Amino acid sequence: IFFRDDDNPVDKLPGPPRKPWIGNAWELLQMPSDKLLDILVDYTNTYGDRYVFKVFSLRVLHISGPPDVETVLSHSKNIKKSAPYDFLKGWLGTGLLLSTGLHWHKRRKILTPTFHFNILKNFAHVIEEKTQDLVKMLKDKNGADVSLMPTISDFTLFTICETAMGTKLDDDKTSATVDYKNAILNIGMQMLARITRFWLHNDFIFNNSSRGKEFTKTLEVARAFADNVIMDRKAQRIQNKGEDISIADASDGIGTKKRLAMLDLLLEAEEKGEIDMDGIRDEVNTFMFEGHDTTALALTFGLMLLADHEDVQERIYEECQTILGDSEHVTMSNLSDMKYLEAVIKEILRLYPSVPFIGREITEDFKLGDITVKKGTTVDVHIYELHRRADMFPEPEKFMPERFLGTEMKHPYAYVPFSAGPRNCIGQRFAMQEMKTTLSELVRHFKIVPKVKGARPRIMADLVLRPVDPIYVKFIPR
Ligand code: HEM
Repeated sequence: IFFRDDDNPVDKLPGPPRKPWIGNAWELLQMPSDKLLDILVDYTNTYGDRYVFKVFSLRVLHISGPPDVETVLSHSKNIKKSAPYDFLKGWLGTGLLLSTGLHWHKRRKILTPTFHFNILKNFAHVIEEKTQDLVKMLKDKNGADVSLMPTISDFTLFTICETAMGTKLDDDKTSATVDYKNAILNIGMQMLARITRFWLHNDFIFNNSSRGKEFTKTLEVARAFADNVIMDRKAQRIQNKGEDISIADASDGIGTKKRLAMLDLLLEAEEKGEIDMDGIRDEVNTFMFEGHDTTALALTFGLMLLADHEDVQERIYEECQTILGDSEHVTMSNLSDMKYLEAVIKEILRLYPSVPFIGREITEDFKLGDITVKKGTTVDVHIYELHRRADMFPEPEKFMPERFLGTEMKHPYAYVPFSAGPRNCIGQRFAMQEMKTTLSELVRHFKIVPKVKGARPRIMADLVLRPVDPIYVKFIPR
């Protein structure tokens, strides 16, 4: 990749001026990894919604125009993730996020039913219970400033463990939880640092560097946490031998069908010899990370925006009053009636998409308009900039949930917080259910007040979009 070069049609696209032979390698070297998002946004503003960044002979085509995003995301063959995802192999292995080809197809097929409506329906009471614990904990704060990210990410981590994994994290595991969340932050930072230092792209060099050795230790922490979750559930299965541990026996119109939550389904597949323990570990690591960090970030940014928009909170409150009255319980049908809240969540994810970029390595030539994008090119889809296009979303920097009420999207691929096409987010319905339950309960119980009105944290992107500075709000009981 460093030394092979040839004529490539994408070279005629704009981009930061490329030097002979090295292309933009010098710019890459000088990029502070925590400023990567800002620099890429600047490039989009300067060079438009199709530009090329070239490192030696590797072309990275950056796109943020809806028709281009549609071409790339809806392609049925170009589903391979780009090289930086490989930096996560030691952690997520061949789990669903990283795998490709036949292996990915098989796993996606096994895992899709674990997010079936009837399974989600059975998760409702767990999510509700976790939300009530959160409400109680916030009431005990008596209106003091609360740092959102650590508080909310505990909540989402506990929720994914008790739903998809069927494992309760008891209080003794608090320090393990903190270590796990720190390990994830560290993995993201190391991944970023590796992207900009191209000599560390080589596994042998990286693994033998001090950075690589620290990374290995961090991975051990993350993997040990997931291993414990698997072992706990395995032990429960042995204890319950002979009893039906399926979490849902629901009629789907064809007849009654036994449905299993994710980890139980994987363990059952292991008992039948369809998957080995390494495979299970990779999926558990993948789903624990994707299933808690993404939703925690969306809720954190969301509560920050709500704190600044009392009118939006009041409208959510009124909607909840109309749908729920004094009821303590929220059903799936109640959630689907919450149309205004849904628009609010969409607007949160437009401004702060938890996954700001998606990378693909092109395995089959394809056309982007009149340009041939050749095999070997990397394509980066910029969800963050796509969602802030003024031609798609007038006054794009403004938080206006009503833009998602009743009006058609100007282009079906102008808004893709959960990606789209064959590699879209498998957990999106779970995420919406969790976010709706949490936000509706919090707004029913509290007025959310900002620490400093209008303050916005600096943000950065590793695997996900993160606030650099802590975000504080107050929860004042209604
Ligand atoms: C607000 C919440 C969430 C957002 C914004 C989000 C967004 C995304 C996006 C953009 C992708 C595509 C990534 C790529 O192609 O590189 C993705 C994939 C994925 N997400 Fe989510 N996600 C969320 C919540 C969840 C949850 C709750 C789970 C699990 C319970 C989950 C599991 C996954 C998995 C396993 C993939 C890989 C799917 C595949 O490649 O087949 N996500 N998500």
